[in-house]
Amino acid sequence: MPEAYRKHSTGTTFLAFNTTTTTTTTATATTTKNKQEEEIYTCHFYYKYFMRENPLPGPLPLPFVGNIIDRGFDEFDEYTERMQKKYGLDELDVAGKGIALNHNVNVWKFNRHFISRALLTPSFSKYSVIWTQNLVEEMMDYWKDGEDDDGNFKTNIVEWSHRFTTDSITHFTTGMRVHTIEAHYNELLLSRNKKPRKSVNDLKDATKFFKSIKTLIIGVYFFIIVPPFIRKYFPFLSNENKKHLQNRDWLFSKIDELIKSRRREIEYTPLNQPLRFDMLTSMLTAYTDRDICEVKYYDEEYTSRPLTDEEVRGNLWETFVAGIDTTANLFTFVVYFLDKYPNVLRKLRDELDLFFKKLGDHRLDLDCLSQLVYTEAIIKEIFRIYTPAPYTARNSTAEDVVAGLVWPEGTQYIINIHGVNNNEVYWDEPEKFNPERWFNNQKSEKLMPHVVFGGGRRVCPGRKLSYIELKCMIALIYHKLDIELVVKDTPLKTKFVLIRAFPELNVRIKPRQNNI
Ligand code: HEM
Repeated sequence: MPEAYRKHSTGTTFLAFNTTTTTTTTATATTTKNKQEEEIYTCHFYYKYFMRENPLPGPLPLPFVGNIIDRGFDEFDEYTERMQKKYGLDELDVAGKGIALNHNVNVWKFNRHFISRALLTPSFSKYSVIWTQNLVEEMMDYWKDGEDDDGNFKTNIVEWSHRFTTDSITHFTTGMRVHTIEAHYNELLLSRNKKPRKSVNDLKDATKFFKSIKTLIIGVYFFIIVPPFIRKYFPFLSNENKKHLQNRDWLFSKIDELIKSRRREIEYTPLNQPLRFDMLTSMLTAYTDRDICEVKYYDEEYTSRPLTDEEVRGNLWETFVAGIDTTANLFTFVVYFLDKYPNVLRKLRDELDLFFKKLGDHRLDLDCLSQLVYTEAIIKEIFRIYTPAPYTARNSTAEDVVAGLVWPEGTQYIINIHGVNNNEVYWDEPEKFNPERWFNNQKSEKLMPHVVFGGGRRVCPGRKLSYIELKCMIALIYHKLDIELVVKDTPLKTKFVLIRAFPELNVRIKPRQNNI
C-alpha cells in the first residue's frame, strides 16, 4: 500500500490513504453500501481528468500529510484514528451532527435532505435575489459615506467581502440580521479617528458573532491537528484549547437560544399569518401543517421524525462556515482579476450598461439575472482558474481499481479539483484567464470538467446561492463603482488552508468614471 501510494502522490492530482478515519478537516468522506454507488463513481469521474501532473496550489490541507508518508504511513494512520475517535472533533463536539463533518451515511442522508429542501427550492432562490440586492446596496452606502477627501475610499476588500457573506448567510439560514457589515464600518471610522455612526443595532454582539465563527473554523483545524496531550498541557496551547472550547460554547448557546425562540415563534404565529422564510424555519416546519417549503416530498425515511435541536444546530453552523469564506474569497478574486484585465472589465460594463438600461426602475429578480451571461462567464472562469476549494475527499467502502492499481476498502481519495479545472488535455491554454472560452465551442465544453462545487451526492448545496450572491454583487457594484488595487502590481499571492484566500487586498473604491 505505501508503495502504491508513493507512485501516485508525488505531484499528481489525487492522493489516496488507506484509512477508515476521516483525517482531513474537509471530512467529506462518506461510507456507501457498495462500490456501485455514486460516491465511488464520483471518484472515477474525477480521476478521468487527472491526466496531467498538476502542481498542487499550495501546501496540502494538513501539515502532516506529505511528509508523514515517508516516516511510515501505517503509524500515522493508527495515530490519527486513535486521536479522532478519542479526542479530535468529538471533543469539540462538531463531528457527526450536520453534513459536512459527517461520515455516518444515514445521519448525513437525513440531514442533507433537510438542507437541500431548504436551500435549493425556486422560492428560496427568488428570495435570495431580493435580499442580496438590498444587502449589496446597504454595503455600497457605507462605501459612499466612507469617502476620503479625495473622493476615494481606501479599504481592505477581503474584510468587507467576508462581512457581506456573514450577514447574508446568517439571514438566509436563520432569518435574523447580524449587522457585521455595519459593525465593520463603525470600527473603520473609529480607527480613522472619525465619529462612528449612531446605530440601533447591537454591533458589539455582531462583531463577537463574526469572530466566533472564524474562531470555530480555526478550532476545527486545531483539534484535528494538535494531539490532545500537547493541546492540554503545553502552556500556550492549553490556553488555545480553552479558548476554542469556550468559543464553541458561546456560539452554540446563541444558536440553541435561537432555535428555541423560533420554535416558540412558530407555535404562536396564527395559522393565517405567514412564517419567516429561511432554512431554520424550513427545518423546524418540515412535513408539518406549517411547512414553508413548496417542494413536498413524502418519503418515510424523512417524514418519520423531525430534526432534533442538536441536528438543527449542526446544520446551521456548518452552513455558516461553508457559506461565508468560499463566496467571499471568490468575490475578492473577481476584484483582483478585473483590475488586472481592463478589457474584461470593459466588456462586463457593456453588458451591465445594457442590462440596467433595460431593467429601468425594476429590481433584480431571478429571471433577469440569467441575462448576465458575460458576468457568469467571468465567475465561471475565475472558479476554474482559481478554484477556491481546490480539494475534496472520498472514502471507498469496497476494494476498487484506480489508475491500474488495486486500492483496498477504506481508501481515502483526496481529489484535486484544481487539477481537474486546469488540465490541458481538456482545456485550451488552461493557465490563461479567458472568460470568452465559455462562449466558444472548445473541446473542454464537451467534457465539462468544471467541478468547482464537488460532485455526486455530496455536491455543494450552496452552489445556487453562491452564484446569486456573486452575480448581484458584481452587477450592482461594477455598474456604479470603480474598484482599483492600491498597489497596482500586487502579486497573486494567497494563503491556503483547505480553501484559498487573500490575506488582505487593499483597494480604492470610487464612483465610476465614464471612460470605461
Ligand atoms: C464559492 C462558493 C463555494 C464553493 C467553491 C463551494 C465548494 C464546495 C465543495 C468543493 C464542497 C465539497 C463537495 C464534494 O465533496 O463533492 C462543498 C460542500 C458543501 N458546501 Fe459549498 N461551496 C461554496 C459555497 C457554499 C455556500 C454558499 C454554502 C451554504 C449556503 C455551502 C455549503 C456547503 C455544505 C453544507 C457542504 C457539505 C455538503 C455535504 O457534505 O453533503 N457552500 N462546497
